Order: sequence, then structure tokens, then C-alpha cells
Amino acid sequence: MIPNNLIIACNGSLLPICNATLSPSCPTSTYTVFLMDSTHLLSSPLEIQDQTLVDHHSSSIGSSFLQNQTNVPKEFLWPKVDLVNAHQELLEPLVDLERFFRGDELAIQQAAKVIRAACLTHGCFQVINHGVDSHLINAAYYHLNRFFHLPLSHKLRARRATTAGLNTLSYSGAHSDRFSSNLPWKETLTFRLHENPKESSVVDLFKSSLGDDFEEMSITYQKYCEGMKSLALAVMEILAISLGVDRLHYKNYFQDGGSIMRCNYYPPCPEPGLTFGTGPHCDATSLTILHQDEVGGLEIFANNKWQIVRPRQDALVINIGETFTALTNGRYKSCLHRAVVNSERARKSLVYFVCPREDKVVRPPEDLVQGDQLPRAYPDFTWSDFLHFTQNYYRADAHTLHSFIKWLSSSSPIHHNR
Ligand SMILES: C=C1C[C@]23C[C@H]1CC[C@H]2[C@]1(C)CCC[C@@](C)(C(=O)O)[C@H]1[C@@H]3C(=O)O
Ligand SMILES: O=C(O)CCC(=O)C(=O)O
Ligand SMILES: [Fe+2]
Repeated sequence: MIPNNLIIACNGSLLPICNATLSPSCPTSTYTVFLMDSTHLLSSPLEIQDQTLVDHHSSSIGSSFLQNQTNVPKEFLWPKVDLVNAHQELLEPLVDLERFFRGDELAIQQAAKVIRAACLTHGCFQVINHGVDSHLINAAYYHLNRFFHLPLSHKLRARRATTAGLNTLSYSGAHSDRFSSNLPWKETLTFRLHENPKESSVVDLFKSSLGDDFEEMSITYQKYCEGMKSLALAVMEILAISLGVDRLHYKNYFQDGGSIMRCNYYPPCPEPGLTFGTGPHCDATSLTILHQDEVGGLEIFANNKWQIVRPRQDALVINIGETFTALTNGRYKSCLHRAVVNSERARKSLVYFVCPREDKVVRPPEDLVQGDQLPRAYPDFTWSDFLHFTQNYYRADAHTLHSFIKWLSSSSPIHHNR
């Protein structure tokens, strides 16, 4: 993970981006931007017309920059092996939660059965009548749009501080501040909701980074996350039933948990077959509740092939994450998924990641561990260690949990006793 520095060439002379002042000497030129690590040029020249598309100090890439490309820059090209197309639509189960909320025991058992089958095979299902108000979802998209259409310099007020990781409100353009190749064709706005109410609220977080104009946006996201949290706890109850463990086991476990909220904005891409909006990965978190807009682009790996999840505006997609896999002693599969881009329309998604309280030990209930027949699949760990691994040592992909466990066993002995 080498952070990039951008340098900019104006009228033939290369300037380190941090020193570049573009004013009088080259007022209306086309700018040529290169991506660099500390010593080497990493990219072929990228032509830009407008210097505001690239931030001089942070090397961030905004959507206007992506939208102005006629080709996919080298840094965004993904390996050919990953770029296989999905042709089929996933017929993943649609679970109607209305009768669950009414306490209809028979309906609950049926839902648990359907969810169990999906989680044993690919780790994904959709829910309808989920209790989150559609106006709230629309309002979240309204503010998402408004945010991503701000000038780059304004979005960068929510720039990710290198040491803060996902701890604060953080805007990222193509993750170009973190990675130098296989860049995703997206911009993201991410914030973490801490379990500890003493940590700053969503409203404080937005207002301190973006200014008072974003109070309404922050209130919308605060409400959105509250709705998601109660849905998450309801789903935890059905998951426990589906696994045959104490019905309240996971609900109690996650009651004091935190979460990560992410808004994704995928600009149109000139060559969508060469890159990804979000590359193939399993979420390291526990449960993901995702809403995608009507454009579509979410794909899931199920039955040995990539399959398309057709967008449904009334549905939320629920993915099992790797921490939940560990909490089921490996019984439930974490969902391998990705987001593709297209050349016509910008795509948006709202993603709520459910996490345990950060110091809580991730350990399956006794019922799911049976001596020699079903030994522990993973050692104990804490969510804070796993999150730290994804933010500082390893770019999350399809093998994050496996790589983390290997890393744990090779690092400090303190970890073995946790
Ligand atoms: C803990 C997390 C790391 C990522 C955000 C959450 C859950 C999913 C992870 C991610 C989306 C997986 C693909 C790579 C990644 C870098 C991305 O493209 O955004 C991942 C997130 C991240 O580290 O920011
Ligand atoms: O945008 C999408 O549909 C998927 C996003 C995703 O997988 C993520 O943010 O973890
Ligand atoms: Fe994901």
C-alpha cells in the first residue's frame, strides 16, 4: 500500500503536486497528471483541463476527474482473471419481514429456513417490508447526490486523516490515497458510529468537517442508521433461529455494537469492462445491509459463477460478513460480491455495516462447536484488531479473514491469549 503523490506537468515541466502553483505561468493549459510513488512514475499521462479536478495536497481523485477520462487510466485496470462477466440473474431468496414483525411464529420459522439455505451456500438474501421508511432511504440518496456533486475542494473537508482510518467522517476518491493499483472507479463517504455515546454523534461529525449546511444531511443519516440498527437486530434474531442457537444470542451480542456507514458514488466509466466500482471481496464486518439504486451493478458469487442482483427499490440486500462467519464457527458463508460500473449512468449505493463492540471477543456459541467433530474454525479475536488489519495492513478482498488469522498467528504472542 504505497500512498500516491501526484505530480503535475504543465507546459512540459514537471512539478511535484504539493509545490505546484498553476497560476500565471500556465493559465488555460491542459494539465497532464501522473501518478507517482515516492520515486517512480506509475502512470502514463492523464490529461485534464481543469486543475480543480485534482487536489494538490491530498492526491485525491474526484468524480469529475473520472468522468473526464476517455480511457481507463492504468491504475484502474484490474487483472483479467477478475474481469469475468456475470450473465445470469441471482434468484436469491426474498424474505418478507412483515409477518416477523407481527410475531407470526410459523412465518418466522419459514423465513429462518430460507435464510439458512442462502447462508449455507452464498451468504446473501434480500428483505422486503423491512421497516425502514422509503422516504428516509430517498432522503439519504438526496443528500448523497448533493454531497458528491460538491466541488472536490469542499468534499475534501471530509478527507480521511491517515491516522484516523475509518474513525471519522472520511471522503475518498478512488482510494488513491491508500492504494496505487487496481483502483476502484468510485468515490466514497464513510463514517463510523461508535457504540460509546461519548464519542461524537453523526451530527457533530458532519458539522465539524463539512460545516453547518450539512446539519440536515447528518440528521437524515443519524435516522437512517437508527433504522438500520433495529433491522439488524431483528435479522440477528432470525439468524439465531436459523442456526438453532438461543434466539437472543446474536441480538444480545450486537446490542451494544457499532457500525460503519458508507455512501458509494460510481461515476460512468468509458471502459467499464476493464475495471470495478468495488472489486471482489467479502465484507470483513458482521452483516451488511445494502440498498442499491435503480441503475444496478451489484454482483454476487454463487454456485461457482458471478450473478447479477437485480435492483429492487423496496428491498434491502443482506450479506453475511466474515466476522459473522467466525461467529457461526464457519457454518455461514460470507458473501463474495463486487460492484460493476457502466458507461451511461452514475450509480449510487448506501451500505450499513454491522460490527460488534470493538473490544468484544469474536467467538461462536458453544452449540456450534462440538469437540473433535466440529472444532473451532478460527481462534478468538476482537473486531478492533480485525478492522485495524483491513485499514493498515491488508486491502480487504476475498480472503481477508484467512489472511488475518495467519497474520494473528505470526504476530505478537499477546494475541494468542485473547
Ligand atoms: C471494514 C471495511 C473495509 C472496507 C469497508 C468495510 C467493509 C468492506 C471493505 C471494502 C469495501 C472491501 C473492498 C475493498 C475496500 C478498500 C473498498 O473498495 O472500499 C474495502 C473497505 C475499506 O477498507 O475501506
Ligand atoms: O455498491 C455496491 O453495490 C457494493 C458496495 C460494497 O460491496 C461495499 O461497499 O462493501
Ligand atoms: Fe461489500
